[in-house]
Amino acid sequence: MPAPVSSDPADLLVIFGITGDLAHKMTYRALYRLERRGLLDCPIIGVAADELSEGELAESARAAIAAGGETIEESVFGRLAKRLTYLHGDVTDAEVYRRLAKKIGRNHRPLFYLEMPPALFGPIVERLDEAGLLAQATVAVEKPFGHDLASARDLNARLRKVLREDQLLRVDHFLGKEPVIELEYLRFANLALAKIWDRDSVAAIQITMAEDFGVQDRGAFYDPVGALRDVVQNHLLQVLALVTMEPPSGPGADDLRDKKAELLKAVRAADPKRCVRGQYEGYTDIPGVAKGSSTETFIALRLEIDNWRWAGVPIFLRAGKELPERLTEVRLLLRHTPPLTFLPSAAQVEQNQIVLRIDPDPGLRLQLAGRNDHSWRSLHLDDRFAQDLGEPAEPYERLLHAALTGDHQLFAREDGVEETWRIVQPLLDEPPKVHSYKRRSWGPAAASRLLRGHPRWQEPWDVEKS
Ligand SMILES: NC(=O)C1=CN([C@@H]2O[C@H](COP(=O)(O)OP(=O)(O)OC[C@H]3O[C@@H](n4cnc5c(N)ncnc54)[C@H](OP(=O)(O)O)[C@@H]3O)[C@@H](O)[C@H]2O)C=CC1
Ligand SMILES: O=C1O[C@H](COP(=O)(O)O)[C@@H](O)[C@H](O)[C@H]1O
Repeated sequence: MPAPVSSDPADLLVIFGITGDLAHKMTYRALYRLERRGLLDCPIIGVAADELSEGELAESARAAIAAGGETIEESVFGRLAKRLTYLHGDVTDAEVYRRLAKKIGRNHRPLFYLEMPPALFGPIVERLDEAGLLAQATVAVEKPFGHDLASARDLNARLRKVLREDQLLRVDHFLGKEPVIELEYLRFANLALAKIWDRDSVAAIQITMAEDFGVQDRGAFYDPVGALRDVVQNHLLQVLALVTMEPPSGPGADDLRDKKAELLKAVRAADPKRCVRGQYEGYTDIPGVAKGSSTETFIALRLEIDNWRWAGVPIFLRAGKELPERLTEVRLLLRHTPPLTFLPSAAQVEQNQIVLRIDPDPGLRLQLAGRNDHSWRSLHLDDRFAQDLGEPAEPYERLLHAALTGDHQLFAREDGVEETWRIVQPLLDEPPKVHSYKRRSWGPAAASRLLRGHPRWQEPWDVEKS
């Protein structure tokens, strides 16, 4: 019998790691926005090591929400603050769970959200089980889920000893981004796109995630991780799965996740010879970064999908810090038309392109060719989603709401996550040498050579000019 893929709504939220960086940057703000939209209706217990009063916790929530750019409406904040209580202690200590069980009481369906150092995911879940707190619970765990294929399998086995798959939500915040969710609808609800979304029409796919800032104060976190583990194994491969999967056969969370897993299984393991790693100048001066570190802050790689739809279409991914701008986009470069002998100019028409901009200012661009006197020019049909669809919910707002209401569609499943580690594992086993690159450049020159024989990396869509 297939496992259920949604659960009853939670009636209690327990956040492990409420004093941490992620809570300050994202969680409080997401909770505040849900409260404002009337979508929050359960008590919230924060758990962390610091000894804080509930008043201090509420003040730190207020500061975090304001720092996130929200104008605080006192009535909304008051409602949120009333829900919040706090429990402090070392989460490796069983005593914490006895106090937590007492605080929770009986007959609740809690959502335990673990925004904690990943080494604690296993121990926390085991302690929750020992305290008898898992029977009706759902557990959401932050990224990273493992640090390679073997550790992801181990973590999964450890969690699955005490949880069913349908009780476990693996968070990847890219899956909460509006344009990423939109992909499924754009692709399959529009014949104009659906008919050209394959190897007959597409010559290459490029996915770029560029950040115009560096590692900053996250040296100690980032140095053992690097760009491949930080954003490619999770965010970009999840996006790639949605760009290239077959249509789901039903509306359930597993219908979608089946198709993503099937696609990821068809992606050939990455070839270290088709990968370029880079490190921006000055990276090793950052506090927390090892002297002489060869961690990559930039990575570009080529992947291939061995299935009927995509065989022979090269997929190029690149991600990096200290690049010229911040943007994430997916670009499909279509094949050239046959030469048009009736035109006076021999110049080749630039190939059509479809661009999905994920961040910032999401939108869709269709690049066509038009004639200008005796030459060709590019025509852009642009749609910026915010203008038509309004301001979307923030990713963490959407994910927390989905987790609380028992909707599992936006979370990664075990098989898909393991496939993503399988794909990148050869690059972890045999990392290509790291090239230095200038800050605010597009990474090492070798990243361009990776595309030899295929369309070059394209200039990103400049939405300001459109
Ligand atoms: N920060 C970010 O931007 C992002 C983070 N993530 C993921 O979220 C998770 C948390 O990251 P982040 O918030 O940055 O981490 P932090 O180190 O900033 O916060 C960790 C939290 O865990 C608590 N904690 C740690 N050890 C214990 C313990 N033994 N007992 C009780 N509490 C403990 C800390 O409590 P106290 O402060 O009281 O010690 C703190 O609340 C990680 O999995 C990370 O990969 C994912 C995406 C982005
Ligand atoms: O998970 C991570 O994502 C952020 C980028 O996320 P975005 O939603 O702000 O684009 C990245 O900066 C960080 O290094 C990584 O850990």
